[in-house]
This record gives sequence, C-alpha cells and structure tokens, in this order.
Amino acid sequence: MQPLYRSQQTKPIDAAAADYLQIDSYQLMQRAALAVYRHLPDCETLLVVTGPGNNGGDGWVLAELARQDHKKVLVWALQKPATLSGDAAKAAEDYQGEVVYAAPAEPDQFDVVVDALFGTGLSRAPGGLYQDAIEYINQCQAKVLSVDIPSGLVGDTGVAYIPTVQADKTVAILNMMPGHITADGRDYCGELILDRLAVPERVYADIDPSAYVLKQAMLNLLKQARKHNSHKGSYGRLLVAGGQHGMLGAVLLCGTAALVSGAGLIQLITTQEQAPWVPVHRPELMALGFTGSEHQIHIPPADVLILGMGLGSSQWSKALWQQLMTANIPTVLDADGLNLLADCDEAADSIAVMTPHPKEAARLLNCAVKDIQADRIKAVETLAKRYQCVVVLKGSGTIISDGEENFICPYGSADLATAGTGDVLAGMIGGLMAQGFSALQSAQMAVVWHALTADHCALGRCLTASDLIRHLPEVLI
Ligand SMILES: NC(=O)C1=CN([C@@H]2O[C@H](COP(=O)(O)OP(=O)(O)OC[C@H]3O[C@@H](n4cnc5c(N)ncnc54)[C@H](O)[C@@H]3O)[C@@H](O)[C@H]2O)[C@@H](O)CC1
Ligand SMILES: Nc1ncnc2c1ncn2[C@@H]1O[C@H](COP(=O)(O)OP(=O)(O)O)[C@@H](O)[C@H]1O
Ligand SMILES: [K+]
Repeated sequence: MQPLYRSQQTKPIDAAAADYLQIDSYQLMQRAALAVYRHLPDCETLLVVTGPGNNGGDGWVLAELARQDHKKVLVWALQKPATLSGDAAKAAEDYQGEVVYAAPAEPDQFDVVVDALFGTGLSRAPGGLYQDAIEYINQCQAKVLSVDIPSGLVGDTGVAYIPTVQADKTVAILNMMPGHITADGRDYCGELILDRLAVPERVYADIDPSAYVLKQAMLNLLKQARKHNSHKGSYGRLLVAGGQHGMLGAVLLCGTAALVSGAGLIQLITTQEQAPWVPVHRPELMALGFTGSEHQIHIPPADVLILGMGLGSSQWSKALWQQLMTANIPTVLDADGLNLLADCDEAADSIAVMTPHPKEAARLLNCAVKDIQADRIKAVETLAKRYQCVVVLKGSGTIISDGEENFICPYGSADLATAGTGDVLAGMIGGLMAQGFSALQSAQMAVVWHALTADHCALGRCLTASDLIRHLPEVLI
C-alpha cells in the first residue's frame, strides 16, 4: 500500500533519496523540478510564482528549464533572491529569465501558472502578499499546476487555509501526504500525480508513515469463489439492531447491505410494531420485535452484531442498547449507538468496529466537529486507542485506524453525502465480519467497495443508498 508521510518526515525522505541517488540536495531539487516540468500541460507562456523556501526553489529551477525549452516565462518572486537561502537561493541565481516582484498586469496572458509558493513548510495561514498572490492565481483563467501541494493546503491534515491555491494538477515529489487525499485535499489538488524520481520505496523503509492509501486490489479477496462444500451457516449469523419508530429504513438498508455483501443469516431487531414489515420489504431478512422492556430479550445466537442505525435515544433505544452491549457479541457500532456510548462511562469490550462521522466522533471525544476535521488522523487514532477497536472516521478521505496503523480511502465522492449511505457501510462491514474476515480487513474492504461503487454508479447527486446496494455486485465482477 502507498505510504503517506507527515511534513516532519519529508526531510529524512529527501536525505534518503539524495543518498540513494548519490546526489546532493541541490541536484535533488533539480530532479524534482524536471519531474514537475514533465507534467506541465502543453503551453507557450507560463507564470511561475515562487515563495520563500525550497518549494520556491523548485519553481526557480522549473522556470529556467522552461526558458531553455524556449517557452515565454515570467517568475513572480514573492521573496527577492537576495533574501533566499540554501538551495532556493542557488536556484534563483541560476535562473536567467525575466522576474517581477509584483502581480503581473493582464493575468490572462499566461497559458499556465505554476504555484511554487509553499510546500511542506507551510506553518500558518498565508497572509499579506502571499494571500494576494494565491487570490491572483485563483482568478487566472490559466491552468494551475501546484508543485508538491497546493499552497495553503496543510499536508499533514488536509485543512485548506483561506485562501488556498485551487490547482488543476498537483505533482507530489517523492512522497504523498495525508492532506493530499483527506479533508479538503481532494477539492484543491485537482489531478494528483506522484513522481518518485525513480527512488524505490525500500529506501524509506526506516521512516514510519503516518498512514497508507487503500487500494482497489484489496477487493480481490471478495472475488474468489466460495467452497462448493459450504452452506449459509458457513457465512455467519448477523444481528442488525436499531430502527426506532419511524426509522425502520435505517436497519433495512443496513441488513440488505449485509445480505448483498454475502452474510449467511441476518436477523433485524426493531420495534414490536415495525418487525412484521421487515420481510415485506426484504423477504430474506428475519425480524424480531423488541418491546422496550427492561427485561432481558431473548438474544438469538450471533457471530456479529451491528447496532445503532436509527436507534434513537428514547427509553426503548437505551434499553435495547444496554442489553445488546452486554451480550458479548463482536459489535459494529454506528450512529445513535455511538451517541449512547458517548453518554456512558462504561467500558465496552465487545466493540470491534465503530463508524463515526465527524459529528459522532466529536461527541465521543467531547470536542467540536472542527477539532476533528483539523486533524482527522489524530482523532481516529485517539478513538481507536481509547476504545481498543477499529475506527472508521467517515467523510471525504475516510480514515480507518486500529490504533497502530492508519489507512485512507482515496475513492468515493460527495455523491455519497446522502441519507442512509452510512447505514449501508455499517451493513457491509458487519456482513464481511460475519463471513470471517477480521475487523480491520472488513472495515478496509467495505470502505473501498462502498466508495468504488459510488464512483462506478456515476449518478452524481441522484445517487441514493438503495442504488448503492443495487450496484455493489458490479464492482466485484
Ligand atoms: N532538496 C530539497 O530541499 C527538496 C525540496 N523540495 C521542495 O521543498 C519543499 C519544502 O521546502 P521548505 O521546507 O523550504 O518549505 P516551503 O517551501 O514550504 O517554505 C517554508 C518557508 O515558508 C515560510 N512560511 C511558512 N508558512 C508561511 C506563511 N503562511 N506565510 C509566510 N511564510 C511562510 C517558512 O517560515 C519557511 O521559511 C517541498 O514541498 C518541495 O517542494 C523537493 O524539491 C524535494 C527536494
Ligand atoms: N463528501 C464526501 N466524500 C466522500 N464520501 C462521503 C462524503 N460525504 C459522505 N460520504 C460518505 O457517505 C457515508 C455517509 O455516512 P453517514 O454520515 O453516517 O450517513 P447516514 O447516517 O445518513 O447513513 C459515509 O460512508 C461517508 O464517508
Ligand atoms: K506549492
């Protein structure tokens, strides 16, 4: 799996790469700039906007390459060359073309704008001249190519400061960062290209990644045929509980998704009044009504429980939650199941996977949603360690953590931002666990399958949770 590194890990990565290639840091910068230059869209005229550090250095080198390639190049330097240091100063000195120190008039004279303002060294919101430059770039009609990362986007977290360069293409050098694909990342990077400068991954073997990118290939396991000599009992017994009055749809979506994911036997637990309707909607699903009594219900034997979708927070909800959470069944906890957990101090040993969206995560960590989104990796890791389970933090660039390692999904889109798609995901995770996959493996495969199905459907804003379930099989063909 493709590793993702934090900004503090990029210096040792650069050093290891230079060492492997047996070149110095300036030669590495030259290779980086050449790699970016090769990804430049077809153009005659380009503006290269350079900042105060080595990202700016890459820009100066790229500008000289373009000049030697007979392009019409202009560098807009936010920092005068005399104030630069190290490789960036050298790069500015080697540039033989035209330079300006203020915004060029006629922004539409350029075919391409290269954003070489900030890379991994961005440490605060761009203000003053830098803010003006980013706003200028964003107003240009030209195609925008960002070197390493769009300036203003925080590589560690994917938080985009206001303003951030809106790139058409981003060329990451040597390594990618979590911020390229989670939180705001995908809205700002445009087409994302990683150029490793022909340095093999093993060169960084000693550097611990912050996360890994999940890959489509992990679904190959699900494409394998089942043993002929097997039966429904071989694929697990699953309980799906939730759906207080008026919310039957949540458990129906979840149970149906588990069914289509291959689980053997599925029983839904909902209210006494709604239970008879379950087989009417989906004959393969069995149903059990819970009255809300304090007395222990008869809990059928099960390998996995999915709890919380449309559960609510009434007395009925709390009584069901309490009884099922103490039943000692490996549990996928979702939605209101998580909200009830946030309100109680008891340890919950049976939780195998929890699937919070940022608001549910914020309730569990007693903070605001913006604190979760400010560092999604930290949030998911904290939850996984606290509850000793696999945590799936949903949203753009869904992150999965088992407390040791983190995994980010690069697929899916805001087409999934519609009611019930989370219920479908919980059903898929529980459905895979019921078939014997580990909690982590089930979460990883379900998240990738779910996101790729949305991409495959290509229904845009018309996508519904039911469409998603219907199209699941097509991604495995
Ligand atoms: N040999 C090398 O050094 C290589 C460098 N590379 C490039 O170097 C970049 C990293 O270089 P740096 O570490 O110099 O980082 P940056 O080029 O991102 O710049 C950091 C500088 O910007 C300042 N700064 C940060 N936020 C600011 C803000 N909001 N307003 C004003 N100033 C701000 C910092 O104080 C620091 O001086 C990478 O992203 C990549 O583009 C790559 O070419 C790989 C090789
Ligand atoms: N902007 C987005 N980009 C990618 N995936 C998204 C986006 N918005 C929502 N999703 C996905 O859609 C699902 C929504 O889940 P959730 O918020 O629990 O909805 P519900 O409770 O209505 O089912 C999650 O899998 C989430 O990751
Ligand atoms: K940049």
